[in-house]
Amino acid sequence: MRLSGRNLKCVRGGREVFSDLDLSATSGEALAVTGPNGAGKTSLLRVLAGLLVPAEGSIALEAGDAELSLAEQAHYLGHRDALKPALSVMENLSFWREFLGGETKDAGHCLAAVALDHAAHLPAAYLSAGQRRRLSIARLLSVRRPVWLLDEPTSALDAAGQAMFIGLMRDHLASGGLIIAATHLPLGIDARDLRMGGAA
Ligand SMILES: Nc1ncnc2c1ncn2[C@@H]1O[C@H](COP(=O)(O)OP(=O)(O)OP(=O)(O)O)[C@@H](O)[C@H]1O
Repeated sequence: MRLSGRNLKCVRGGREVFSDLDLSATSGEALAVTGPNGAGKTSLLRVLAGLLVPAEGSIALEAGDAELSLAEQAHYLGHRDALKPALSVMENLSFWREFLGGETKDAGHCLAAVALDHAAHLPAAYLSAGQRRRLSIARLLSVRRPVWLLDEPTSALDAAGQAMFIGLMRDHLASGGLIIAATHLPLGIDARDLRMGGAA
């Protein structure tokens, strides 16, 4: 599987954020998108996730599932956790499993993998920032999708959480997935650097 973008240009609010951007990542590979605040890292992930339309350029996923779009084969983990505060931890995960569909893994197992099984019945509103991030990560595990698009994935995670997530990213790459992650911090896994320019 190969995800590639060619000659991508992104315009937001009438202003060019980036242009002439090429990228590619294959199965088992991680790309770390780095650059200063405002360089366009989040914008690039949103373009790849199909949430923003590029002003120019093309995106292709080769050797994926021909019947599914790239968006249907990708998880987008934004820097804001998409949780419903009134629902419990388990209900939030169940919502995502139903919403995303496809091949799922046991929800209890996924919560245990992010050390949130003890909080399964707690309303998401009561979670700490790091626990919210762990629940978002459980979504990645719960529904099998080969492309992970991650925005500052380790923000709010403590040292144990970061080590846990590094292990999960390694497992995902070893099972043929690919990762594109915007980050200001080292990812903790082997990753090629995609440096974006621009000013804060
Ligand atoms: N909805 C929007 N409308 C107009 N401009 C926007 C919008 N969202 C982002 N931008 C602008 O696009 C540019 C790139 O923002 P983006 O969030 O992609 O940067 P980033 O590299 O992820 O930054 P950071 O490191 O601070 O997270 C910024 O100048 C930002 O102000």
